[in-house]
Amino acid sequence: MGSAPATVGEIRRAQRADGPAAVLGIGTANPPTCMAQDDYPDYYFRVTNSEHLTDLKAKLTRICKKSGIRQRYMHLNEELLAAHPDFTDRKSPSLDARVDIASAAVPELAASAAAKAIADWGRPATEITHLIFSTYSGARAPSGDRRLASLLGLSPTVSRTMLNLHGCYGGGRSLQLAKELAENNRGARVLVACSEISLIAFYGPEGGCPDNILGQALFGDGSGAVIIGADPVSNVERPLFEMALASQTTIPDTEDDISMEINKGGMEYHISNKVPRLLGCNVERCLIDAFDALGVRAKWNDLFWAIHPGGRAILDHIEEVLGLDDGKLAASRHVLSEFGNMSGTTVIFVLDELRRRRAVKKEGRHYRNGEAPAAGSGHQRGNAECPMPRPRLRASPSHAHGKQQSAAGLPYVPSASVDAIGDDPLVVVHVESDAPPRPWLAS
Ligand SMILES: CC(=O)CC(=O)SCCNC(=O)CCNC(=O)[C@H](O)C(C)(C)COP(=O)(O)OP(=O)(O)OC[C@H]1O[C@@H](n2cnc3c(N)ncnc32)[C@H](O)[C@@H]1OP(=O)(O)O
Repeated sequence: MGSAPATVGEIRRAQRADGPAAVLGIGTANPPTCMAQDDYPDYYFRVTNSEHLTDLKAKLTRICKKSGIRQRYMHLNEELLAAHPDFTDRKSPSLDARVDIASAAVPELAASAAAKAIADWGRPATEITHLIFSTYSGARAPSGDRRLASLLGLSPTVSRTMLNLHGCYGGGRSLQLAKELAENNRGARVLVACSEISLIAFYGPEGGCPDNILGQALFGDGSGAVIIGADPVSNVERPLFEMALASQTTIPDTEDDISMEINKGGMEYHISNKVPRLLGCNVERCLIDAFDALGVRAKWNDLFWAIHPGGRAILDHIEEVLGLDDGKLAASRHVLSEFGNMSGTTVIFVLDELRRRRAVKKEGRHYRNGEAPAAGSGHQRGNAECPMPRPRLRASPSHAHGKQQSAAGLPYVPSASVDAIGDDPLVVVHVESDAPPRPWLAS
């Protein structure tokens, strides 16, 4: 006595979720050492014994002043540097030592953020089915995802995916991948963890190498984690952001504009000064394509925004070309100011900041100059407890159905990948094309 064999269609339906993926929990963490941006040029030239390079120091000072950054957190402190003086020399073969440190520190920082995301989600870590881990410091296997799974006590059956050297687009790409996993595997609960410590790319200043000076002014260390799943269990899980669409767009002929390379001395990167303009020139087209795919006509100022704050000038260009009102990018600017550019991790901090701002607004408190009241901030430094109350927000599906748009945002990614994240419904779009239907603006 058996039931009639299921059709392929029935099997397929049973395997997949009914509803859209949603962010069900968020956590962030930073290393304990905090560096004020105003003090950084003095600190950096002192610890690298480079005080004599006065022109470069003046340049770093100019960039720091214009960076929109107030402070950053760093794993590499003076004590660690004293134990590894060769880290200041780009030519010294220090990769092994850097990878040794990063292999332990990167997953540990991720575990701090993930533990908070799991607590925020409200279910046990053993119920996580998939893990996506993104870092630019992973130059070894077994890699950080395995160590993180072990630190958190995840199930041995958890499906692990490692994104290496994705840099800033690791955040958006991880969210997109998590959406696809969650919607295609009924009951899946995906832990996304992005974790970066800039130690792998720390060097002393060098004439003729302006990229290094820029990186020294921009990058900070941190980890962000989210839990993604569809069909939330009522009274246990709550959707913070629903994900309606995810896409990625690559601007052709930009291969040389942002690059990273591991060599015997660590990681070297190049960031072209064209980046802010490239993103500004192409952002509107990416947005229109993303919203067309949803059949939605959006007014940019009707949306909310979660852009990866790669640099102050990037936010300025996007704000200008889209004609965004003051304050629309406040969450991104706040995260840039308080943490710097933490690569793929940063957009998770922006989502957390948006949530915090909504909670503050809901409580009727006011913002001063676009800033939320003092951050007891929901994020963790080291193992400190998070003092923030958990906001209780629920998504409404109006946007996904093409009615009035209440929200959307864009984590930005290097060399042109864009992910749009909506307020109530969260829109994540993923498009890749070598032959775009309309010309791209490349300069
Ligand atoms: C795409 C992604 O989002 C992925 C990433 O996160 S990768 C990192 C992306 N970030 C960036 O590309 C940085 C964006 N740039 C900025 O935010 C700003 O240009 C900045 C803060 C660096 C400078 O501010 P600004 O308003 O442009 O000031 P400006 O006076 O024009 O420039 C200051 C100095 O920065 C230098 N500079 C600007 N961009 C540079 C770059 N990419 N590389 C090296 N130096 C750079 C300028 O040459 C200038 O040097 P001098 O003072 O010696 O002339």
